[in-house]
Amino acid sequence: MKQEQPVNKLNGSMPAIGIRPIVDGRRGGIRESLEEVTMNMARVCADFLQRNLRHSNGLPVECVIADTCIGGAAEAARTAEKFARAGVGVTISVTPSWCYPTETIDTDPLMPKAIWGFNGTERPGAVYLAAALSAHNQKGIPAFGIYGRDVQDIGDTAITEDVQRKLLQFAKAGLAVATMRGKSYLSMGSVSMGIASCIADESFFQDYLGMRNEYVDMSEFIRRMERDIYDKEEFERALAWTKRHCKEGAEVNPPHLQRTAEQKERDWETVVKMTLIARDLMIGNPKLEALGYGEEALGHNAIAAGFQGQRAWTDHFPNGDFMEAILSSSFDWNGIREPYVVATENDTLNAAAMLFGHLLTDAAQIFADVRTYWSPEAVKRVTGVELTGRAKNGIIHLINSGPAALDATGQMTIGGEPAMKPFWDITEAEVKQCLEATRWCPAVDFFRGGGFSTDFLTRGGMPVTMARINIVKGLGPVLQLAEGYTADIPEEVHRVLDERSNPTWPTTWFVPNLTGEGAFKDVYSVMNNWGSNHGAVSYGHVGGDFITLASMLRIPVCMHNVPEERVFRPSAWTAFGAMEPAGADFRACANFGPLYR
Ligand SMILES: C[C@H](O)[C@@H](O)[C@@H](O)C(=O)CO
Ligand SMILES: [Mn+2]
Repeated sequence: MKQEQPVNKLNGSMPAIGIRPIVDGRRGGIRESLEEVTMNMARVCADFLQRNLRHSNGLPVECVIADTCIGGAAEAARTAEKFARAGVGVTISVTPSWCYPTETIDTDPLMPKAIWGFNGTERPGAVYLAAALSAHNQKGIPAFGIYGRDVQDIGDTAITEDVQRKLLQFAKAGLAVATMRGKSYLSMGSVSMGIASCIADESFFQDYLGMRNEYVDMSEFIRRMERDIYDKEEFERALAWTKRHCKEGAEVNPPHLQRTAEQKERDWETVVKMTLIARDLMIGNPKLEALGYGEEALGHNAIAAGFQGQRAWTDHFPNGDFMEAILSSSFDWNGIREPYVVATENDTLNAAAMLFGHLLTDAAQIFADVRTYWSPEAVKRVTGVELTGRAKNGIIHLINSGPAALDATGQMTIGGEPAMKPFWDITEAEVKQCLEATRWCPAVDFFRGGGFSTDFLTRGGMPVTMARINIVKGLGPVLQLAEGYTADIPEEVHRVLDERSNPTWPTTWFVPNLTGEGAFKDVYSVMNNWGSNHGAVSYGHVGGDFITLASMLRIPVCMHNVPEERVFRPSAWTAFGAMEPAGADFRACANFGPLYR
């Protein structure tokens, strides 16, 4: 069942990382003495990144090293040519010595770039680093500086732990930038229930992410269903798998609103077909070519999508919950595979946060309403129970029908603890447990056309990061982040709280890490400062990676609780106020402007 050969589903090859060994160009002793040690540094860097990184589609990350050390403009240009041919999307310049900054730096303004200046004393790599970063800043081409904390000897090929961490944080975020570029966001439908972030803001996608906006009317689903524009063999297989593994949950509707057994039978067929169709719309399907639908076979090259659903579709047809949940998960009837990024209600900005989270962690994402802050007092009042442990300061109820991945049940593990992880680390047994832990409840009255919503409870104890992009007129996009944990609460308390909201939807109890200040003064403040009705939740404490990515795209971070040691931004940011990094981020992003404008 497991796909051994991961496939790159989208058009365009995956971006490579270009490694640029920089050298002091003067011959007659200096350059010659540095060639080997510099090239070695490049090899060590490439080897380290290739061993530790993978693309989210499972393909290995390729590093391309310049043919020669770069001592001046001619070699810099030759390297840029080689990189363009090799599909390099991110560059890292490395050097243990002094070299000539403006003659050697990577001047491509669109390429995320870092310089690793070796901390040694024999030759001053750090002096180049400082001079090259100042050249970047003076020219308005931001670059990340990587400077190890401890002095090493010039022949030492070990990468210190702090340098490793920065190399990975930079490279993963840089690859995310390069991976998004040129891809599409597909709106299936338009604005759901007046939610402003469903309005695809083309200048956000184009100027900040380098992406294209594509649109299909939801009537396209009807056309494809009525004219059989899907792979029938796959449909039969998918339906059989669904019947075997997707267990129906509680029917909570009053008798007069319940759908008949025959209607439910048909609804299952419809939601499975919708899943096939949404995926085909996103990435195409060669099988459709053979059916005479060559245009449909191509898809929209969509790396992320959203389905409006409410209300134009759901007032009459089965809701999109099955489609969204299955596509967002790391598995389906075809086996274990990369999750798709699909937002419910076509919330384009939550989809963008999910896309960031997926490209940074490689794992599936939770899409949820940030629905209720439950203070310990309120919980006590309605249940008589005192919250304890991680939940003692209150909890935030994350819940929405639709695209929370089934991975979010917490049934997968890392080191015995609940986790969401890259598809290549997921086992068949874990897939079974996720499906076992999920029930599919007949949709409630919001959805007059029926359908099935996932009902599960996320296991507590997962380190997670909640993210959200909001757009403010006059300011542009801003990112907010809250690192924290999923929490376990007593079963009885969960039941009471869940039944007060919607017992047919998946619940994640979220507890942010508190700092005692500002938006992280207490759990209430996190909820109170959240900028919209939705949030995207990624596995792990990855706020630092989000911050690095946001700085590359020039999206300021308006709220976060990431410890200082994990905040890594281009060197220029310091110049906008090293004593006040949050404000400096806004000024730096405004100064440089969106990456693609
Ligand atoms: C069913 C309801 O309309 C929900 O979908 C609604 O509360 C939302 O999720 C709003 O984002
Ligand atoms: Mn919602």
